[in-house]
Amino acid sequence: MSGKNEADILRDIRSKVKDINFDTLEEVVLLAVEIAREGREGRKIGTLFVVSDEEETLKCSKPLILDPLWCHPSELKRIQNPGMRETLKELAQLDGAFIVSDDGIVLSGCRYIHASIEGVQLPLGLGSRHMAAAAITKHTRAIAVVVSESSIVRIFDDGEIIAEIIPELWLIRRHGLHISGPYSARNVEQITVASKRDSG
Ligand SMILES: Nc1ncnc2c1ncn2[C@@H]1O[C@H](COP(=O)(O)OP(=O)(O)OP(=O)(O)O)[C@@H](O)[C@H]1O
Repeated sequence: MSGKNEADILRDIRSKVKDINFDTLEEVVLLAVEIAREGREGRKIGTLFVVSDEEETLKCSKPLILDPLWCHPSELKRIQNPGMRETLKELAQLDGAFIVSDDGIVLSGCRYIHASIEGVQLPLGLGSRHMAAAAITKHTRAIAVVVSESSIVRIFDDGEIIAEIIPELWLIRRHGLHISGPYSARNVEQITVASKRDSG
């Protein structure tokens, strides 16, 4: 997955998901990648977005604190809205999940997912955030997007991981580089270095 470019990855995800507004899912994935890459105030952060089938996902979750998104006008809570994106980056530091409607309104934040884990088979080593993502997608028609504190974005459908994104590589391609001509990218520790290839 990491060897592909952004358009390939999005096309790949699109081919695997059904019955979802893909524009909304795409916005959530782009935001998740930004959060994974940027963190907040120098710290890595993780979070969880549950997208679509909002009636069921609200039933399978409950607020951990007074909901910070409650009562604000829907127009302000559109996932594409720059003010909303910044708000979500800030709120992502808190525990719990965001519920996003199929048409792209972030309905609720800081929610604990209590969907059953029955029938969920995850690779060992992933923690409770990933388990919650797998469980809610197993028992509803939603898609979940996890930002792991280890900076990887994982997308879940029907209880399984359907895509993994390593933001470092994605963002290099997304923002483009200013080097002209062919370049090579090399990973050293956590830094990706892109350098111009010799013409010869
Ligand atoms: N059932 C749940 N519903 C919503 N959020 C949850 C749930 N369980 C855990 N979380 C969130 O996930 C956070 C991290 O938990 P944990 O470290 O076990 O998950 P993880 O899958 O290992 O994620 P990461 O890779 O980010 O560490 C918790 O602090 C909490 O905010």
